[in-house]
Amino acid sequence: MIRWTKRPAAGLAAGLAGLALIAAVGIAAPLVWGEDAGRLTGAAREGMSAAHLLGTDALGRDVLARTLVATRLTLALTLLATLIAGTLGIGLGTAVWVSGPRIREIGLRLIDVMVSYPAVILALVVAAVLGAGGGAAVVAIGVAWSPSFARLTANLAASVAGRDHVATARLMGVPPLRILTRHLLPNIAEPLLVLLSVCFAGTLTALSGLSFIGLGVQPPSYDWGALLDTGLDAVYTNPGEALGPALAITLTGVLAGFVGDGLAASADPRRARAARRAAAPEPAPRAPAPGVPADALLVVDDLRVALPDGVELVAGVSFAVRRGEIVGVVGESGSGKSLTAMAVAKLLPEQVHATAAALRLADLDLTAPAAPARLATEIGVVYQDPATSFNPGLRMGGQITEALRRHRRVGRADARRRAVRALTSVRVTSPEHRLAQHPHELSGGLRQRAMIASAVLTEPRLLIADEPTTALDVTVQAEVLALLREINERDGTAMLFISHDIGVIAALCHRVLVMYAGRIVEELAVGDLRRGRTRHPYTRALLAATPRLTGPAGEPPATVPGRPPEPGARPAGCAFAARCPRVLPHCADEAPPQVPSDGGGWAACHALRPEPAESAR
Ligand SMILES: Nc1ncnc2c1ncn2[C@@H]1O[C@H](COP(=O)(O)OP(=O)(O)OP(=O)(O)O)[C@@H](O)[C@H]1O
Repeated sequence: MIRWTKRPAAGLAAGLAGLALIAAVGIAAPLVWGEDAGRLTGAAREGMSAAHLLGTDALGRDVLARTLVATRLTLALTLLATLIAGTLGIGLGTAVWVSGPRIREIGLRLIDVMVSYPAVILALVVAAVLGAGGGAAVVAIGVAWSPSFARLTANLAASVAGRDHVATARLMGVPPLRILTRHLLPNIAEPLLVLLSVCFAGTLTALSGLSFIGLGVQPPSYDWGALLDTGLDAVYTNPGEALGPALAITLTGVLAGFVGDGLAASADPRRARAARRAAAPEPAPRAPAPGVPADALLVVDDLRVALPDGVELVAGVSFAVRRGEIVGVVGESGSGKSLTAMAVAKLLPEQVHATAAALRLADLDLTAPAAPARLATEIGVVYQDPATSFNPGLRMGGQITEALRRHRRVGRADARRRAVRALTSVRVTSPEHRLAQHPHELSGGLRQRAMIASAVLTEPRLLIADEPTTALDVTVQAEVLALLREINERDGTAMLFISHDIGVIAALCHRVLVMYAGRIVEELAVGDLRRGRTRHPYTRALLAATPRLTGPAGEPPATVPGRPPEPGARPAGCAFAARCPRVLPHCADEAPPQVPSDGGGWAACHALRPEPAESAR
C-alpha cells in the first residue's frame, strides 16, 4: 500500500476523526439543510456568492446544501457496498479454504481470474445486468470487490493453517468450522480490516462513477456522483457546482486511505501474537530444551521441516547460538543444513513447511508471523552464489540500502553514507562508484563482499551465511572468511555458518554441529574438531576425508563409502548405520542416545554408550 503519511498513527487518528466528522454531517445535513437543498430559488446556475457559497444548480438549488445533504446517502451506499464485498468475499474465501484440495485449487484459480478484472469493469457488467439504480449499483460494486476479500482470506487462511496450533487443533479433532472461527479468522482479522478501509475508498469512487454515468442513484435521489454529473454540465460557468461533490469524494477517499495506512502500520505483531496465543489451545506442558545456555540468542528446539506428504527433510533439530558466537553447521549435501538455516530466517521454499517446539531469536518468536521489518533488520543472510544474490536489473546502491531505507526509515543520503562505510569496512574499493554499478560489473569476490556489507548494514543480531565461500576461488575464500571473523569480533554479530567443508568450519567457527540425514549427529567445540577429538563415526569419516586437517602429506583423503538414505527412506534408528564402521545390530532400529562428550558436546551414537557395568562404577 502507498504510504500516505510519515506518521501512520497520526494519519489513523486524523483519518478516523475526519470520517467521524463527515458521518456526523451525513446524519445532521438532511435535518439542517434539507429545506435549502430542495428550495427552488429561481436563480439558475448562479456563480459562487456569499448567499450560495458553491453557487446554484440548473433549478436554482443551493449546491453546498445539496452536497452536504448527499453525504448521508453516499456514505450509506458506500458502507453497504463495502459490507457486501467483505461478507461475500470472506465467505467465499473461507468456503474455498475449507473445501478439498481439488475444489480449493479450482476456486483459487477462479478468484484469481475475477481479481484480475478491474472492479469497476466487473461492476459495470453487474450493473448492466441488474439495471440502473442505487440498489443495483451497491450490489454491483459489492460483488465486484468481493474477489479481493476472497483471495486475501483464502491466502491468509492457508498461511495460518500451517502453524503449530492449527495442526494441534486438527490433531485433537476440532471440527473445521471451529478451527476457522477460533484459530483462523481471529489471526487474519488485521489485514482484512486494512482491506476493508481500502475497499471503502474504492467503492466510494466506483459508486460515484456509476452515478456519474447514470447507472447509479436515480433522480429525485442524489449522491455525490449524481451531483458531479449535473455539476460538470456547467463547469465553465459555475465551477463550484462540480467542485463541491468532487472535493467531498476526494476528501472522504483520502481519509479512508489514512485509516487503511494507519491500520496497516499499527498492526502490532506482539498484540497479534498475544491474540493468537489466546486463541490457541493450551499446549501440553513441555520440559525446557536441555542444554539451552542462559545467554542464548537463537534457540531452535525440535525443528522439523517436512514436505506436504509428511516426509521430513529436517527431522527434529535442536541447538542454540549464543550472543557473539559463530556456530558452524557441516554435513554432506542433502543433510538439511540449508533448510535448517532457511527455517530460522523464515525463508523456506513454499513447498515445505516448518514446525518447532521453539524457534526464537532473542524476543522474536520465529514460529509466528513476524513483522517483516524485524526479520529484515535482525537477521542478515549471505547466500552461496554471489551471481544470483543481487537483482541484475538494479544498481547496487538501491539494493544494498533497501532494508535500511524501507525498514529503518533512513533517508536516501544517510543510507548511502552508511552503505559507503559498510563497503569500505569490507574492503570494497571505490565504494561510491560501486553503488552506481550493476551487479554484473563487479567480480564474484566483490559481489560477495557487497552482499556481506548489505547483510550487516542493519546491524543484525544474527548473520546466516549459507555456504558463502563455495562459489569463490581459494584466495577470495580466505579473504571472505577473514572478513566474517572480523565482523564477528568487531560487532559481536552472532553467526550461523553453513558449509560442507569441515576445514572451513574448523577455521572460522567456535562451535560445530554435524548434520546427517536431517538430524544433528554430533555437537562439539571447534578445539576438539581441530585436534581430531571427534566421537561420532560420521564426523570421523568427514574429518578423514579432509586431508588438510589430519592426513599426512601426499596421502589421499579417505572417502565415506555409500550414500545417505533418501529423506523418505530413513531407518527408524541411526541413518548412518548402513555406512558405519562401528555398526551394532540394533543401530538401524533404535534411535541413538545423545552421549555427552568431555568437551561439553555430545554425539548421537549407540556405540558410544557406556557399558552398564562401566556406568555403574
Ligand atoms: N524445496 C524443496 N522441495 C523438496 N525437497 C527439498 C526442497 N529443498 C530441499 N529439499 C530436500 O531436502 C533435503 C535437505 O536439503 P538442504 O538443501 O537443506 O540440504 P543441504 O545439507 O543444505 O545440502 P546442500 O549442501 O547441497 O545445499 C535434501 O534431500 C533436498 O533434496
